[in-house]
Amino acid sequence: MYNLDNLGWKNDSRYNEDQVARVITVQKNSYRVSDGETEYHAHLSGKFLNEIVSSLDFPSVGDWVEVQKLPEEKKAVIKHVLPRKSQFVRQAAGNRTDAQVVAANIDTVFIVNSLNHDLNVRRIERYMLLTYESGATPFILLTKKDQVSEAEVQKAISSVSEVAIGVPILTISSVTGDGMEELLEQLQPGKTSALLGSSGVGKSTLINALFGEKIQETKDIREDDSKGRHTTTHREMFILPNGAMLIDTPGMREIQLWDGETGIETTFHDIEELEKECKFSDCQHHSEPGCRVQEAIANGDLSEERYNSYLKLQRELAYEKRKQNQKAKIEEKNKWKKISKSQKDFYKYKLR
Ligand SMILES: Nc1nc2c(ncn2[C@@H]2O[C@H](COP(=O)(O)OP(=O)(O)OP(=O)(O)O)[C@@H](O)[C@H]2O)c(=O)[nH]1
Ligand SMILES: [Zn+2]
Repeated sequence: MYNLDNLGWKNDSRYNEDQVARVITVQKNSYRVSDGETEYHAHLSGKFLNEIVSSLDFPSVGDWVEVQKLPEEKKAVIKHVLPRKSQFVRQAAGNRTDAQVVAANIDTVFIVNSLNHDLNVRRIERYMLLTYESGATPFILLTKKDQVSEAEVQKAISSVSEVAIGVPILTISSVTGDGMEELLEQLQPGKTSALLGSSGVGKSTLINALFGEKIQETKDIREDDSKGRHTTTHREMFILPNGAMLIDTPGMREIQLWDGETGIETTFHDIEELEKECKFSDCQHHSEPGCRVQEAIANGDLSEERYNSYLKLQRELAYEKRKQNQKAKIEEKNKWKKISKSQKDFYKYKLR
C-alpha cells in the first residue's frame, strides 16, 4: 500500500508509482524515503553510484526517486533521481568547488527572521535571491511578535517591504499563536515548503507550534548536542496534520549563491530598471551625467545600502560562476576518463 499523493506527487505516466518514493532524510550515505504509507531505509544502487558525474546528482531531502522496494524489510534501493523542480545548493565543507543539493522540489520558501533586534533586511535580500535562484517562491515570516511593540512591528514591516517587493510578509508568534492561522492557510496539502533562516530565529519552535507538540528539538537542547552526541533524531521533512510538507534542514543555512541571473533580476528589479534608463548604455553608475542610479540615490528613491548590497551580491555571483565553470571542466574530464576506462576494461575482457 502506498499513497504518493500525500507527499505531493503529481500523476506522471512515465513512472511506475510502485517504484517512486520521496526522500525525507539524508544522513551521509543512508537515506530515508517514503511512499506516503511506509518509510524505508534506503541506499543507492551500484549502477546509480557508477553513473554519478557531479556531486549534485546525489539525492537530497525532497527529491523524488525511483526505487526498488523490499517491503518486508522496510528497505529500498534508490536507482535514479527524478528531475527537480527546484533545488537549493550549498558548497560542501572543505572543498570549495564541490557543491551539494540540500533540498529539492520546494514550492514555497519561508524566509524566517525575528522581529527583535536580529531583524536584518540585507539578509532577507540575500535569502530572497537564493530562493529565486532555486526556483521556489519566497514568503517572509517575521517571528517573535510577542517580544516587540506594535509600533516596532509596523516599522519592521515597512523596512522589509522596501526590499521584498511583491513578496508577502506575515508576522507571527509561536508563543501566543498570533498569526498562526494565516500561516496555516499558506501550508496547503501536497505542497512543500521550507524554512530558511539563521540560527535562533525560531524555526524549530515554529514547527512544534504548528504540530501542537514537541517534534523538533529547539535551540537549548541542540546546543548541548554539539558538545558530543550527534543529533540523530533531527528530522528534515515533516508532514503536517493537514497534509502540507515542511522542510527544515540544517543545510539550508549554509547555502550560497548559485548559478543564473534570474535571482538578481527578480530581487533587484527596481535597480535593473533604473540602470536601463541611464543616459549612456555602458554607464558604470559612478559619476556619469544622466545616471539614473545615482540620481535615485541622491533623491532618496534608492537607498545606498540596498545598492551596495546589489553590487556585493553581483560580485559574489560572478565569483561563483567562475568557480563553477572550472568545476564543469573537471567533471567533463572525469566523465571521459570513466568512459575510456570502461572501454579499456571491455577490451581487456575481450582479449582474455
Ligand atoms: N518570545 C518568543 N520566543 C521565541 C519564539 N520562537 C522562538 N523563540 C525562542 O527563540 C529561541 C530559538 O528558537 P529555535 O526554535 O530553537 O530557533 P531555530 O531557528 O530553530 O534555531 P536553529 O535550530 O539553531 O536553527 C528559543 O529560546 C525559543 O524559545 C516566539 O515566537 N516568541
Ligand atoms: Zn548609471
